[in-house]
Formats: sequence, structure tokens, C-alpha cells
Amino acid sequence: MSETLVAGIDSSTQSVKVLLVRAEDGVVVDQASAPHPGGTEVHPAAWWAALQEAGRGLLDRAAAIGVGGQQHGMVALDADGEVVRPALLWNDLRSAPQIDTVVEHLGGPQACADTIGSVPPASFTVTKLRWMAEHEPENAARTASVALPHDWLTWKLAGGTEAGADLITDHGEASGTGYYSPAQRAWLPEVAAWALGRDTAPVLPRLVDPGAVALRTPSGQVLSAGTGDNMAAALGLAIADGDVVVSIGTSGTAFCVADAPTAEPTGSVSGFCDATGRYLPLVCTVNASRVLAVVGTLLGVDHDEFARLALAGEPGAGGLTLLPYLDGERTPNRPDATGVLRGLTSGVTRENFARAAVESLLCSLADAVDALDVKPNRVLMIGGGSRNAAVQQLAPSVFGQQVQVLEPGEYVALGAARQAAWALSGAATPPLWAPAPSVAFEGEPQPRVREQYDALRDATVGW
Ligand SMILES: Nc1ncnc2c1ncn2[C@@H]1O[C@H](COP(=O)(O)OP(=O)(O)O)[C@@H](O)[C@H]1O
Ligand SMILES: O=C(CO)[C@@H](O)[C@H](O)COP(=O)(O)O
Repeated sequence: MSETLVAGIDSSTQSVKVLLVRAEDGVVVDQASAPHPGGTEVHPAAWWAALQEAGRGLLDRAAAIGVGGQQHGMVALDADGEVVRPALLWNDLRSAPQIDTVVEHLGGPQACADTIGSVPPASFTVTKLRWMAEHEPENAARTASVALPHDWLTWKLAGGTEAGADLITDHGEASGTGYYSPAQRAWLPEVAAWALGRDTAPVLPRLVDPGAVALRTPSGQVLSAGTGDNMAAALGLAIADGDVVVSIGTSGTAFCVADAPTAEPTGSVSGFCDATGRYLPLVCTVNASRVLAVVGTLLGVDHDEFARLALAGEPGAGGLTLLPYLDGERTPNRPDATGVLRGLTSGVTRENFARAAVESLLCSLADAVDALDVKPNRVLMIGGGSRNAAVQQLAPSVFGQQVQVLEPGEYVALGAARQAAWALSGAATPPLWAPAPSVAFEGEPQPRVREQYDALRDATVGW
């Protein structure tokens, strides 16, 4: 008897990854990836071209397909379904000035968080729509519908050509827009209309319930609702209460599952929905694996040599402290920040420079975990940066607890595949797949590392 295969897609910031997975037990039978262009403004056609390249010979073998994608990106479509302008991505912080406008419109920080689940950072789509209305009114006026990266790709897979005709999304992705209510689990079209500076709301994707069949491809394959990449990772890892996931990709994220929506008024925690009908409070930073890449490039070394150098450095990096807000920062909200290096002396070494970079990344992620305000039973680490031996070995001493590093894998794409298998099965709950293997790392707590970092972070407010 032939096995049933499903495909999971992760259309993330730097690349697209496609997994072909056995529906029955989640075993990956084939995979491929293709790069995305750099920058924070990308034409969606580039994602579609990359997906076609990576999906060749894989997607057509799947009975069902699920798409996970980088969250928040603004894909504005005109009445003919054409892209109005290149998408502004989650890490494009030009709409930071529009945060206050949105918060004021919704009645202040707490009212805003109660209405849309979050005090929106510049990543959220609503601030980008508002930016477009203020800076490109002709594009705002032409916008007939608004999708997000995974919605648009799912629509393309369904053969969509008419704006709004069959755009779909899920509650997880919708909760990152800023014109959706996690408490009511419904769109707020009036907020989208206001953001675009007009009376009529754009067409918003139809909300599909977790586990439902959303659409079909022209050849009849099931398309599940898809979701944002962090929700997909949560589904791929099948996280439970007490688990906190730390993901080190282009973004750094810390998230957990919850029974009730979050409405945190400081703006640190985004109150998302997950992909199973529950909630996913999440803290996100924009400077993650790139911090390691930038310092590694300056030192002229590859990932492995960089890790070796960092592990040969001293705890606290001999007093060298890096504040890693290289490209501005989202959490804390410092969109205009740049990186700061303190404690540079003539005794500086390559080892301590590498060490300072790893410690700074881990401290910013430890801040993210703290902002969630939960006591983790388990910290699970995923993402490209978690493959770095120095990150793995130093994380427990910075987080002050054991860290489980998941075996290298594409957990966003795996979660999207699990959602596809769920939709295909018609069952009430996702299929049970074996948990991904992980390695546990332990370490002596090093409070001095965080003290040094906290002092620099707090001394540079307003820089
Ligand atoms: N061993 C490693 N050490 C440090 N960084 C790494 C290592 N392996 C991969 N990366 C980084 O991980 C990033 C990709 O991670 P990924 O989770 O796929 O990101 P995204 O989903 O945002 O595209 C790249 O920036 C790459 O440089
Ligand atoms: O904005 C967020 C979460 O709110 C980011 O986590 C994006 O979803 C991008 O993810 P990666 O490409 O870094 O995985």
C-alpha cells in the first residue's frame, strides 16, 4: 500500500524550506530549500519563485500542503489581485512613528492591548498600512485586499488570481495584524479601514478554523489554513503548558502556549493566537542569528571557528559587553538604536569579542523569556543560531536553567506539515507524531553576565 505524504512549507525571512513528510508518523522523507532576497522590503513574486524552485518534485507528491510563513508582512493587492508595492516585512521598522498613532486611535496602551491583543510594535501590519496611507496615499487607495506572506502563498497555490476571491488565513496569523481581536477571534475591519485612511475596509482573508480544509490546489490537493512561523513551530514541536520555546532565526523569539488571550500594555509581549485554538504569547527581537554572523564576519571565521573562539573566551568576556541592537530593536522598542560595545581595552582578544557576541544574544533572549512572565519547566531551543556550539553551551548559564536544544530540523515546516495532515485526516485534533529528539545542556549560572548586560542596556535608553 502506498504511503500518504503531506508537505510543510516555511517561507521565512531568509529562505523557503519544504518538507515532504509521512502523514501517519511525521517522518521526513524528502526536503529542499531556496534563498529569499535580502532586505526588509521584498516583492512577493520572489517568495513564489523560491517556493516553486524548492517545491519542485516535492509538492506534487503531497496529498495535502500547509504553509507557515514569516509573520506580519504587508502584502497589499489591487482589485485585479496584483501586488500594489513590495511587501514591507516584519523587520522593516520604518512604521515605528505610526505606533503612537495606532495606540492613540485605540484609546491608549491598555485599551489597545485589550482590543487587538498587543501594543503593536512596528512589525505589525496595521502600522505598515498606516505608514502607506501617510506616505503613499495612491497605493493605499489602490489597495483592495491585504494578505500576509503565508496567506498570499496559499492563495497562489490554490491558483488564485482575483483579489479577495479566496484569500484565507488562520487565527494565529490574523493575530499579528493589529486589526484582529484575539478575544473575539474576529477581524476588526474598521481598524483596517482607518489604518488605510478611508471609510471602506479592504477585503480581509477568510478566517479558517484550526485543522480545517481551507482550499484545494487546481489538481485537488488539500490546502490547510497555514499559519505564522512561530505558531507553526509550536505545532511542529507539540509544545505543552510549561514549555518555553526560544527560536534563534533571523528574529529571536520566546513563546509559550496559554488558555486565555494576553493583553499586556507595555508592548513587550505580543498576544497571538496559536494554530490549535489556544493562545501564544510571544516576545520577539529583530537582532538574533545575524549578531553572530556580523561578529563572525568581522573576525573572518566560519560558524564552527566562531564557536570555538567564544568558548575559549572568559565568562563576562573580560568586561567586554555588546548591546546587540544592530538594526534597531523591537523588544525593547528602540527602532532607532544601534549596537553598543562597552569595555573595550587594549587587552581585547578575538576570543572575548566572540564571547561578548554570544553572551549579548543570549542576554537579549533571556530578557525575552523574562518578559513572558512565566516560570518555564522546560526551555526548548530551535532555529539556525541554536546550531552554534557556543550558543548551546553558554545558554544554560545565562538562562539560569537547563536548556533542551532540539536536533537540527525545520520545525516550522514540520508544524505546517502536521497541520496539513490534520486537515487531510478530518480529525478533531492534530495527528500524534513522535517528539523531536533534543540534547539537554546544563551550566553553572553566571549572574554577572546578565548584570553587565543589564547595566549597558539600561544606560543606553534614548541613545
Ligand atoms: N552554526 C551556526 N552558528 C551560528 N549561526 C548559524 C549557524 N547555522 C546557521 N546559522 C544562522 O541561522 C540563520 C538561519 O536560521 P533560520 O532559523 O533558518 O532563520 P529564518 O527562519 O529566519 O530564515 C542564518 O542567519 C545562519 O547564518
Ligand atoms: O515578527 C516575528 C514574530 O512576531 C518574527 O518571528 C517573524 O515571524 C520572522 O521570523 P523568522 O524569519 O525569523 O523565523
